[in-house]
Parts: sequence; C-alpha cells; structure tokens
Amino acid sequence: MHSERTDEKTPQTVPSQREQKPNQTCRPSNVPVVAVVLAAGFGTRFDPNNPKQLVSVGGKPIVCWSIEAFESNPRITDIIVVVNPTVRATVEQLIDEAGYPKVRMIINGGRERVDSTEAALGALAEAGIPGDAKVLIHDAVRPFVEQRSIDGCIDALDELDAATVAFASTDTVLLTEFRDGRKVVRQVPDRPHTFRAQTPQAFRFDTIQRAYELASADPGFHPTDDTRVVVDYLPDAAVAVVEGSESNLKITTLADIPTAERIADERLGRGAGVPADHPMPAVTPGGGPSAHSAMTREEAKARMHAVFAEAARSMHR
Ligand SMILES: Nc1ccn([C@@H]2O[C@H](COP(=O)(O)OP(=O)(O)OP(=O)(O)O)[C@@H](O)[C@H]2O)c(=O)n1
Ligand SMILES: C[C@](O)(CO)[C@H](O)COP(=O)(O)O
Repeated sequence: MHSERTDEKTPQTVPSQREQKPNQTCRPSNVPVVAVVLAAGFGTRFDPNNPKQLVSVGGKPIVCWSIEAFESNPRITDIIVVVNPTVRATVEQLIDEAGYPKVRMIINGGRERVDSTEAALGALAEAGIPGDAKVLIHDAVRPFVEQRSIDGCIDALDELDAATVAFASTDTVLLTEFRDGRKVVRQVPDRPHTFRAQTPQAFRFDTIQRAYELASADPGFHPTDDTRVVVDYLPDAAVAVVEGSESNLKITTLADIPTAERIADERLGRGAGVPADHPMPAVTPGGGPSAHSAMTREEAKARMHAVFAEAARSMHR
C-alpha cells in the first residue's frame, strides 16, 4: 500500500531516455514516494502578519491545495508537512479536520528554506526511510502544481537520481555580477537553455541526503532551492528537467493573489479555463474523513517507521 504503484503511469514529461545509462545501477521502482510540503516560510515579501500559506484562494487555504495535490496522486505514499511556530496550530487543525490520510508527520522547519528541507531529511532518516525512496520537495505556496509534473518527477527518478520541475523561460535571462560597485551583465545564456525553477524537486533519498551532508560543512551556502544543493555538491549527478507550467506559480507577493484566484476558479470549474488534469473533490476543513485525526503524532511517526521498514524489507526479498 505504501510503495509506488507502477500501473497507470502517465506519459513522461522529461524527454524519454529509458535505456539504462552505462554507470547507472538499476533501482527498484517499488519504493516509498514521499512528498515534503514546505510551509515553514515567513512570507516577508507577502505580509509577515498574514502567513501566505494560510491565505485562502478559491475558498481553500493555499497549504491545503498543495497537500491535496499529493493526496490525490495515487503514486504518492506519504506526506510530511514542514511548518513554523506561527502557522503550526492552524496547519495542524486544517490537517486534522480534513483528515488527509497520507500526512504522517508535521515537523518544525528552520530559518531558511534550506534549513526546513534539512529538518525534513532528518525526520525521514529518523523514520528509517530507505535510501532508494523517492522524495519530492514542494513549496506549499505553489498550490496549483499539475499532476503531470508530479508524475514526471516520479518517472524521471527511474532514470536519474534527481529531477526538477521547470518552466522554459520566454524571456532572455541575464546573469549578472558586481563590478566596480555596480551591477553589470556577466553572461547571456542561450534562451532555449534557460528555465525557471519550480517545484516539486525530486531526489532519491540517499542522493539528496549526501548533497545536504556535504553542503552543511559550508556555512556560507544559502541556496534558494534543493536542486542547487545537488548541482553544487554532487556535480556528477545529472538533474532531469520535468515540464512545469505557468499555472504552477509561486505565491510570493500580494500581487500574485488575483492570478491565484483566477487559477483556483478554473480548477474549481468556475472559470472558462482548463480544468485540473486529475481533479479531486475539495477536502474542506471539517468536512473530510477523519482517520488521521484519531492518530497521535507519535502513532503517525511509528506508522511511518513501519511503512519504511516494510519497504526496505520487501526490497531485500
Ligand atoms: N524557512 C523557510 C523558508 C521558506 N519555506 C518554504 O519555502 C517555500 C518557498 O519560499 P518563499 O516563497 O521564499 O516563501 P517565504 O520564505 O515564506 O517568503 P519570503 O522569502 O518572502 O520570506 C514556501 O512554501 C515556504 O513556506 C520554508 O519551508 N522554510
Ligand atoms: C524553490 C523555488 O520555488 C524555485 O523557484 C524558489 O527558489 C524558492 O523561493 P525563493 O523565492 O527563490 O526564495
């Protein structure tokens, strides 16, 4: 039940390179597929007094949209939600009331995004997750991630040990630097090679854990995403690019809310837009099944430990 379903796969969104690479070891695909939903940010560019992950769009809190994207994907086996003290009580309440059955843990994040990812990796290690597990790390504030991007990440990890959802840049991107006290253009990459990083970003657990171990020895390192940790510290690990979408926007400032409301309306069938590719009935706080709310955090942690232990045992059979 808690290992990846291999039936009914949607087509890959990465260019297909199914053939085995010469130096690539074959990994079983029957492994836990864990989504980490990062909701521990402080929203300084949005409104620090109104945590953006709790703001409702289309009548549903942003963090719930993100959790539901993974709840509704049958290949995701487990979800961890990372919070900060400001939002913890509300997120716990939302999760308990909605009864999201795949949410196993709600843990505290850290000061920066990278610290929150590190906290999640630590919790997964403590829970006994196998090194082969697929881990998809997602910004809670990207509520409209497409199912085909989630599926694309899961598929890509059968070929490479890392993958990121990204959206081709329609603008030419300028790389800049400071020279003589002013910002100047250092390089102009060819536009077809430039993409905007989105999430989820997905990794075999042992790959992302190793990259973070190496990065932790470098106190001056403040990456804004997890792909960079792998690119900088494990340069031999190729990161697959999985097709993202314009609607997978990151809610960063208040100005993003009208766009988010428009996309939410489309997803809820209230607008003229394209519907979600795997629509799921909205799980409203107070309205959902409550299997999870009966479980204490310790029970949930023990259950997750058992799930990972069973996955590890079945891989060694
Ligand atoms: N210490 C942090 C910082 C960020 N995030 C999460 O990382 C995602 C992307 O971060 P961003 O949009 O930068 O959110 P904030 O850090 O909240 O915003 P800001 O940078 O404006 O403070 C968000 O889902 C956010 O909750 C996190 O879990 N822990
Ligand atoms: C991970 C990310 O969403 C990729 O676009 C992004 O880098 C995180 O947020 P930030 O706004 O760049 O801090």
